[in-house]
Amino acid sequence: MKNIAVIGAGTMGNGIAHSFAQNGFNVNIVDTREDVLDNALKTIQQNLERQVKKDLITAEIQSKTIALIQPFTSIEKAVQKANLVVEAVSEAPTLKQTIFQELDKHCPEACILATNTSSISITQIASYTQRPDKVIGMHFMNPVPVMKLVEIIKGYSTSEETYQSVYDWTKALDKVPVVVNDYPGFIANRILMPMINEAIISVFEGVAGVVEIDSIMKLGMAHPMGPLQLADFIGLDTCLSIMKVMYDGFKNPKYAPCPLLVNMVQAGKLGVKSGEGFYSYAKGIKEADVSQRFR
Ligand SMILES: NC(=O)c1ccc[n+]([C@@H]2O[C@H](COP(=O)([O-])OP(=O)(O)OC[C@H]3O[C@@H](n4cnc5c(N)ncnc54)[C@H](O)[C@@H]3O)[C@@H](O)[C@H]2O)c1
Repeated sequence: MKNIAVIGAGTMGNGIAHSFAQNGFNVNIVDTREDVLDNALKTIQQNLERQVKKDLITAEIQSKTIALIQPFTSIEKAVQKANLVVEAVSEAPTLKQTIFQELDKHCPEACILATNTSSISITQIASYTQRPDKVIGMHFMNPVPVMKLVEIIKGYSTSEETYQSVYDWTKALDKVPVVVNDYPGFIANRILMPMINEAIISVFEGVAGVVEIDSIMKLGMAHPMGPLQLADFIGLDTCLSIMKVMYDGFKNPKYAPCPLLVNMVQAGKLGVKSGEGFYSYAKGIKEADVSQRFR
């Protein structure tokens, strides 16, 4: 049981591929964009080099890890021999539907289909396939090679066998599986995202500046990163999608995304991945001037 396919080579996909390959799995990584695949392989190489410099892994593991990762632009070709697929494409329900229908068609019958979705219902995703018992949430944290937690989400029809296999694979990655039930945002984002959204509302209402809010949460609450920098790191589009899923799922106004978040995503200010969000990343990290956009 050693063949993994990772669908999507963006922020999360490259980290997921890295973690599996570093632990001896064959990994086929898929993205529709060649440039994203090239960048993903470069990022993995750079992150492995950092691990070698910090004496976390040997140079031999570094070269073995890279050799285990193969890039693909076709899902059909990449999943032929997969035992486990981890889907990490953008957080859009219609896209997940297309991908899971395709995966169901091309993956071997016994293959488990896991999704790294941050918030979309696993039961809904499973309903796009003929194998809902083999669909499960495998929610990695960012940056994947560093973070120990994998939130495992059981859908309504996920079988015990599927759960046990995914639990064992997570342990094989030297990570800690924690199981939760399938409700919007699960646990990690149900608690994290309202905090990030509240930080954005505080900027929007002029209560404090970006740096001030992040400093308060870092120095006062011992958070390693302030909520606005974390939002940039996660991707503002991803944050917005998660808030929308919780707002739609619970029909509770407390999950309404801040209009400033909506505007920033519409303006293409997505955080680290686009070069600017609450901070600008062009020449080192600097506070971006978001205040002019709403006052
Ligand atoms: N960013 C985070 O911190 C974080 C943390 C945990 C979970 N997640 C979840 O992981 C998933 C991916 O998020 P991300 O931040 O990596 O997004 P991203 O935007 O960085 O990457 C998504 C990738 O999917 C690719 N893609 C789109 N359509 C595709 C298709 N048809 N076939 C193959 N690839 C396709 C895109 O080209 C892109 O490279 C989302 O469901 C998100 O909610 C994100």
